Amino acid sequence: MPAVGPVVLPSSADLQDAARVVSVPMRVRFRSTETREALLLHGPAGWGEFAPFLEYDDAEAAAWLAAGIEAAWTGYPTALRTRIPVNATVPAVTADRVPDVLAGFGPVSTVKIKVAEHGQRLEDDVARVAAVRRALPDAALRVDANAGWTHEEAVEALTALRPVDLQYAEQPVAGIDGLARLRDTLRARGIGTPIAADESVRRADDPLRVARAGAADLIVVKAAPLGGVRRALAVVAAAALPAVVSSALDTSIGIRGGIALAAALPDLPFACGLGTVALMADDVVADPLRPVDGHLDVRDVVPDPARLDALAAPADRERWWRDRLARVHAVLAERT
Ligand SMILES: O=C(O)CCC(=O)c1ccccc1C(=O)O
Ligand SMILES: [Mg+2]
Repeated sequence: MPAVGPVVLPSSADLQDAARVVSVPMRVRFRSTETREALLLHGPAGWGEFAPFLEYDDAEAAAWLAAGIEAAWTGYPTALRTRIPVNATVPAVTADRVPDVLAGFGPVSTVKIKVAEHGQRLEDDVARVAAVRRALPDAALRVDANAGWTHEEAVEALTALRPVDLQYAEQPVAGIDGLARLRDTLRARGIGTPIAADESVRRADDPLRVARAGAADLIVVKAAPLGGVRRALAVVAAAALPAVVSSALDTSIGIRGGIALAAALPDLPFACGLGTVALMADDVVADPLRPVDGHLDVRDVVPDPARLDALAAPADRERWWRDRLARVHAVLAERT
C-alpha cells in the first residue's frame, strides 16, 4: 500500500493563496454540530476540499489534505459510470422527525440510519428504524453505530432488529478484533446480518488489516480520510471486499471526490452514502450535488463566488483553518 501523499505537493504559500474557508449551516444536526466548516482549495485541476473533523490531529488530517490537493492539482481518474446510486442518511433523530429528514433526500431505495448515539437507548434506535420502515416499506435499510455499542449491546440490538432484515450493520462495535468477535457470535446464533467496517478502515494505520483479519463482509471507504481517490481505489483493490463509498459530511466540492471514487470503482454493488448535502441548509455551489431519484450525476462542480462570500467563516475560524493548513502541509512535506 503506497503511503499517504499527493502526487504533487504545492508550496505552503500556493496552498494559502488557493484557500477559501467556509462555515455551512446544517439542516439536520449531525455529529453534534450545527455548522460544518471546510477549507476549499482552488488549483489548476479544479476545486478540492480540506475538512478533517475538528478533533483530528495533524497527522490524521494529512490524508485529507492529500485528497484536497489531488482534486485541485491532479484531478480525478476516469469515470466508469455516469450516475451513482445513493442512500438517504438519517441521523439519530427522534422517530417523529424521520419523515421530514427523509423528505430532504427525495425518493431513495436505500436508507442508512444512525444508531447507538450516546445518551439514547435501544428503544430509540428500534423506534427510529421502525419509522423509516413505515415510511419506505420496500427500501433496503442499514444501520451505522459508529462503534457505539459494546459487544453485548450489539448482539442485543442486532437480535432486536432481526425482523427488519438489515442490509448490513456498519461499525457496530469498535476495533477490528471487536468486529471479528461480533461477527462470530452473530453467526453462531444464526444471525446473518452482514458487518461493514468504517472507522476500522478510515482511522486505521493500516486500512487493509480489516480484510486480512476477516473482520467484515464489506468496507466503507471515504476518499478524504484515505488520502484521495487514487489511494482509496488502491485500498479497495487490495482489500478484495465489496466497498460502499460514503461522504464525510462534505460540501458539494468534497462530495465530488466521493462521486469520482464511486465512479471509478470496478464494482459498485451498494448505494453510496453520498447524499448528505441533503442534511445541509446551504452549499457553496449554485447547483448542489443532491440526490435526484436516488442518484447523483457524475459531473463537475465549481463554487459560486457569491455563495463563498455569503458562507465565509468568521475571521477567527478562518485563521484557525489557515494555521491548520500550514501545519498539515508541513506534515506532508516531511513525508514526501
Ligand atoms: O454514509 C452515509 O450515509 C453518510 C455519511 C456518514 O454517515 C458519515 C458522515 C460523516 C462522518 C462519519 C460518517 C459515518 O459513516 O460514520
Ligand atoms: Mg460510518
